[in-house]
Amino acid sequence: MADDLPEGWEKRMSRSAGKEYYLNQHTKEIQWDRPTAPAEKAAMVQCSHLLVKHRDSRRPSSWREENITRSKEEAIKILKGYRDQITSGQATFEELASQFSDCSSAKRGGDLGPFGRGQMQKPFEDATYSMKVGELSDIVDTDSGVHIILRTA
Ligand SMILES: O=C(CCc1ccccc1)N[C@H](Cc1nc2ccccc2[nH]1)C(=O)O
Repeated sequence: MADDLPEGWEKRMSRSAGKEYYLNQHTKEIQWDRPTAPAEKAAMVQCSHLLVKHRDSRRPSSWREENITRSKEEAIKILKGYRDQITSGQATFEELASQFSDCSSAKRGGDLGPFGRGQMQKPFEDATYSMKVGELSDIVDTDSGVHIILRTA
């Protein structure tokens, strides 16, 4: 039909403005103007992360520790300590991720390589896409455990 939208767009109604807007289903960005071309796909991003697992993690085991029994509260406290060491300049992200991250990416200083939308657990993906390059995240919670993320590209 003539009023079909180009691929990748969704029409929504803004209750506050009382008019329609358009959602890019790939990038989740919105715009008022009716799109005339297919929605652009999300760009790739890259980050490094430091993961501290806990007993409720999906897989409470890692290269560091066969059987992880710490509580989630304890994991958050430990991770905040690492974040403070990084922001105060006492240690680099890479040094701490290499030594302490419960993810196999520890061997690469926490680097996960480039990824697009739909590849990582949603809270992790959304946090990374919301950050500027060079930014260090607050604590991000996924089924794997608790993370801090450094966006690198
Ligand atoms: O899934 C992996 C491997 C991730 C990886 C990607 C690319 C290069 C190297 C590692 N490791 C999990 C821990 C884990 N959970 C995550 C959730 C989001 C991002 C990274 C994560 N890492 C685990 O070990 O349980």
